[in-house]
Amino acid sequence: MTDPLFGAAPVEIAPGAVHVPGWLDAEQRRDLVDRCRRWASGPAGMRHHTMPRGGTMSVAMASLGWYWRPYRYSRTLPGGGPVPEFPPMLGALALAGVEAAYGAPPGPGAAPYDVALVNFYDADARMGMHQDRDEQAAEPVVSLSLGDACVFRFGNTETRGRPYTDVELRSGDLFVFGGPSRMAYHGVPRTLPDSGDPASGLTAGRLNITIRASGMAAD
Ligand SMILES: O=C(O)CCC(=O)C(=O)O
Ligand SMILES: [Fe+2]
Repeated sequence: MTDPLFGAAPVEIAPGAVHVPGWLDAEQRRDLVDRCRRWASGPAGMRHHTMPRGGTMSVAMASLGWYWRPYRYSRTLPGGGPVPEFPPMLGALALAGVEAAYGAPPGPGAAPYDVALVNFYDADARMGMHQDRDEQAAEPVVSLSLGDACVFRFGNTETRGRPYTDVELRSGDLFVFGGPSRMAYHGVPRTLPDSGDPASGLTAGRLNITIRASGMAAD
């Protein structure tokens, strides 16, 4: 199968928020789906976190590097065990993603990428509008999508509502948001079942990996 979008030009959705369609090639997509399966079978598995008001997230999530649950990071799993290590290959992908989106990699003083959240969406899962604000570093968030496409709603830094732009994120797409868009509200109002990328090895559902710099010291 060909990759019609492979090598497509970056599209700026808002200042500092850049969508690069078809950034991952077929082999990278397969490799990442494979790795997500291994990460998901780790000690913490994929969890549907409970929200502070008692609801349960429809998205299942695994953490690498630091353990995230609403709304903070910790160095250990809830049972006290160590958090699975942050895979260096995700750090390298994040730097390459920033360069693909902005035309230059992060500067020499940038905080290192050290945490990744792996999200799995079944056909009914969605994610409400939120800010990624639990990190203490200003580095851009680097997002990779695999499997079914989704509607990704990218908004503004002030409110959960309009103005926002709906972007379709497909398997292999890169989305980077930093600078003036780092604190923009964003969410996934729906996925598009059966729109996916069976050749990646994911025959149903959507995976999203966000790679972030926590800005926190490990010890
Ligand atoms: O699934 C996505 O594309 C976005 C995920 C997200 O916003 C998050 O994990 O904070
Ligand atoms: Fe987010």
